[in-house]
Amino acid sequence: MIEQWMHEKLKKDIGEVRYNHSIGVMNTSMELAKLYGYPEGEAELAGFLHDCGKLKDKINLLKIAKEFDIILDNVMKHNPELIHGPLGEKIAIKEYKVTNKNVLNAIRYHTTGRENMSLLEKIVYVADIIEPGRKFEGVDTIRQLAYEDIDKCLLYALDRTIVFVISKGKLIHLDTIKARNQLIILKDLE
Ligand SMILES: Nc1ncnc2c1ncn2[C@@H]1O[C@H](COP(=O)(O)OP(=O)(O)O)[C@@H](O)[C@H]1O
Repeated sequence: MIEQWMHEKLKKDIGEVRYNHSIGVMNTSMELAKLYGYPEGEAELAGFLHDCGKLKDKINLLKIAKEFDIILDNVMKHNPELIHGPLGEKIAIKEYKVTNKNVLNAIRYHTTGRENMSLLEKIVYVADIIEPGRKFEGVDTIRQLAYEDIDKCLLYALDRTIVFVISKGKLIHLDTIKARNQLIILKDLE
């Protein structure tokens, strides 16, 4: 169970809409954890806090990243929206007193993914996309896949993200490419 003060703080920090999305991600993460045999408590906390770095008050993300000693790569410098992952990890440690490394990594990598993702990282990445509040063309296909095969779902979701980011003319984070390549190589080895 997430403590009440955390609910209040998160709602205040990221706003009601994102907070409601976070509750959706928390519930979906717990469902997926149950299905795939992962500790539900970790999934609950990681899902709940995944966007804790998406601060509502428009702040200078580059400046705040510096204050939190986050080393930014070139893609993050060009697309500061991506900073909320690593920033979320730092805020989870400092302000929500999270120490569990699995939870912290799931928060950190929930937008980009990465090579060698843990089961919890996969769960939160996928839950972020399929939680009940998400309504976009094709979401039902991804939802169904999530409950059948998490790796297939992750690959599908990574592909979709890459296509989306390309359509916006933005840089793609290298961790996303690496995550996708690894899943395809593993699939070919099967
Ligand atoms: N792998 C990626 N590489 C580069 N940019 C990305 C990547 N994934 C997402 N983004 C960018 O970051 C933005 C925020 O992503 P995200 O937090 O997942 O979106 P949402 O607000 O829907 O939860 C996206 O709109 C996109 O512009």
